[in-house]
Amino acid sequence: MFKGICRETHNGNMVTKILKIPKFFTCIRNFSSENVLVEVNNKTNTAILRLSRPPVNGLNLEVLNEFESLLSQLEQQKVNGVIITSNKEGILTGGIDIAELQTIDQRRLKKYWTTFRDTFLKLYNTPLLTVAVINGHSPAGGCLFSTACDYRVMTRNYNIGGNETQLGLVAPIWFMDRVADLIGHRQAELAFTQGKLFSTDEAHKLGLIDEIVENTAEGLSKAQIIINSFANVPKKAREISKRFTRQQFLDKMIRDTDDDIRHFVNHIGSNETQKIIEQYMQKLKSKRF
Ligand SMILES: CCCCCCCC/C=C\C=C\CC(=O)SCCNC(=O)CCNC(=O)[C@H](O)C(C)(C)COP(=O)(O)OP(=O)(O)OC[C@H]1O[C@@H](n2cnc3c(N)ncnc32)[C@H](O)[C@@H]1OP(=O)(O)O
Repeated sequence: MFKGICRETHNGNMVTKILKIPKFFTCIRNFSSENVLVEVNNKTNTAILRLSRPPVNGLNLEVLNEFESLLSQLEQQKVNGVIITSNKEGILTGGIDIAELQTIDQRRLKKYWTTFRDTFLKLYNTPLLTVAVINGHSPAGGCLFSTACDYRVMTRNYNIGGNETQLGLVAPIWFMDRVADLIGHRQAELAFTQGKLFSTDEAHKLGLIDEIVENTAEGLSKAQIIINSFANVPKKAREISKRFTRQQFLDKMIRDTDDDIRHFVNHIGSNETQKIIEQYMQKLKSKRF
């Protein structure tokens, strides 16, 4: 028997059911956490991870910890590929849950940023094939996490990019480096100094995403096609090639760990930045953009 979790909405309330699924008859393995739904198709051995934290899949400490732990489990299960998407069409994630930034407690900020970096590194460094199906807006932290994947498809008419500068914040240098890897240094320079959010079409033209799809279903089947296209590639050689192409970025990010965490704590923990964050939250709540 597999134990699975099924979440359904009844009269507007989310209900969680524990399912007992006979191993023989199911084609889905299901081991969701609180904020991340996971299903593994037994036939294709591909996992779909769906961010599921209303209202905007904000990346708080719990989501990051769950995501990292689920990826570790999927590595142990040696799945053929992982597809990362949102359970809510229209928003992949609103990025960092701003509540996590509303503190001057240095220990909390340090813990959050260490977890944020570790989760990104886990995704960036996993030997598994990863495809992001960006089925909604993906500002800041959302864009960053999708850049860690091996391939990105995105549905039309949404926005993606690093908007931190627009908010009066400074994006981490490794986010800038990663975007520069994808769209080139000049375009990254323009994008981050302006805090630019790109439309799906613009992101595609620049190479920030690889393909455009019409909806989530098409995105998921496209992601499966990408994963299948690696079926005849020797696994070990692919994994080592992935590691080699990513090694330089990784080495730099790890070498700069202490500086990066110190900058984050000083930047976010300053009274000046706290005021900016507070004003931004008020704007967000009153939708004054
Ligand atoms: C010296 C320098 C050193 C540098 C070191 C490194 C420093 C790194 C610093 C910062 C890094 C920041 C990265 C981030 O990720 S910051 C977060 C950026 N995200 C955003 O700006 C997104 C804001 N949200 C939106 O644009 C929209 O909400 C959207 C996601 C497009 C969804 O729109 P919509 O469907 O219309 O939903 P609402 O806007 O009505 O939102 C619903 C409720 O959710 C709240 N919300 C939205 N986003 C967030 C968020 N990121 N965190 C917390 N809460 C969020 C929103 O206020 C609504 O709440 P309520 O219903 O109570 O009004």
